[in-house]
Amino acid sequence: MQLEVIGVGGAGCRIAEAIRRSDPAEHSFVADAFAFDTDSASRVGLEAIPDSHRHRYGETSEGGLDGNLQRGLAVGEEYVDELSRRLDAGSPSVADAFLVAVGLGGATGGGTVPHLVGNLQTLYDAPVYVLATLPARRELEPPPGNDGRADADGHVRPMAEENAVRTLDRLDGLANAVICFDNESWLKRGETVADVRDRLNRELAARVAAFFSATADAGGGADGAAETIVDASDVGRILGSGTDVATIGYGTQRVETDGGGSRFGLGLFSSEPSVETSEAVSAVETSVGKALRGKLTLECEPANASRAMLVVGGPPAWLNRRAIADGRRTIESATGSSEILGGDAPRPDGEDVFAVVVLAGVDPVSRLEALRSRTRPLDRGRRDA
Ligand SMILES: Nc1nc2c(ncn2[C@@H]2O[C@H](COP(=O)(O)OP(=O)(O)OP(=O)(O)O)[C@@H](O)[C@H]2O)c(=O)[nH]1
Repeated sequence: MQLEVIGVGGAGCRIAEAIRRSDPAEHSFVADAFAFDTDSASRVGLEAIPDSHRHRYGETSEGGLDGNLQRGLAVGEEYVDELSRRLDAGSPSVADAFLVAVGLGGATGGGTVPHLVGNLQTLYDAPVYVLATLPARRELEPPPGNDGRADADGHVRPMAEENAVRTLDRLDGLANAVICFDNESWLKRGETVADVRDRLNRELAARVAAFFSATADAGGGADGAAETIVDASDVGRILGSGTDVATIGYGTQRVETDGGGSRFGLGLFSSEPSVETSEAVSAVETSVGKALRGKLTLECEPANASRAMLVVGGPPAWLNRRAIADGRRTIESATGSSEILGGDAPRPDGEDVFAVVVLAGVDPVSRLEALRSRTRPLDRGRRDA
């Protein structure tokens, strides 16, 4: 599956860059990556995205839109056709899907992405998935000495939660699905998003890449090719088309390989034993367990997911068929859903067994409910005033 990855706003551009960097050469899923921003500063440091695919728009001041979503929506509406035309530098008409990355909470991404997603849905047949970060609570509170206004380096964004909810509401019915990454739960004590954003983006990109690169595999089971590949239509079935929320879990387990990536092993694909079956089973079980019960990109109850996908990858000799089938049953019983798809991703040169779990159609999500309940009273207050 080949994606057009489009980053909008500061977070979106940096995440698109991180995804481009994580795109593996041999299982590349990024057809093109674009960076669109009103702020020229945030495009500094984008190296994996070529100049032809970066675009500053909106004739705003250097600092972007400073969290003013009303302005962001007006700018987005004005420039959406121009941005859509910019995509012609890539290959949007043959893409299997669009992945639009955005930091919910800002004005540039939040203002432009709903317009852009709507436009892409009109112009192309491929599904449009949004990859969205949720703002951390600590962004709302100014440190002592700050007067509470958004500051240029992105440490303080008083409107972040309200903007996030408004943007999610606008995306409803436009995006096929929204894959969420919750900045709050990925920060450690004392850290700010602005300080550790590169680490957050690498974590997110690693998950996105592990999942979508499995969809770029060749199938057939021979010569290290996947036995069960997941393709664009499988992804479409699981992520859905009703703007459902999705979250990604990822687990890895380091394994010993023979240097040649266990090409000679007794896995799905070959007959020469070099890996103990029990060890292979345990590595798959462990990575599936970590993916399901470790930190998700957005924390949720697996039982609230209506669909899921499991991809298990790694050196072929370690991909034990029975353990992978058991992993699928584990996901089935955790979600209570029978709509589970699975696939494998052999990586002859890999040193880890990995599992990616995508939980989709998740509802309710307590984090989103809390975000909405904190912002609704603000809305009511404003209407009453
Ligand atoms: N994970 C992650 N989140 C980020 C990053 N940068 C910002 N964010 C989050 O995204 C939200 C929006 O920030 P930006 O993307 O910089 O905002 P913008 O869309 O450019 O909008 P304006 O700056 O208001 O013009 C913030 O409130 C943060 O929660 C990043 O690099 N990684």
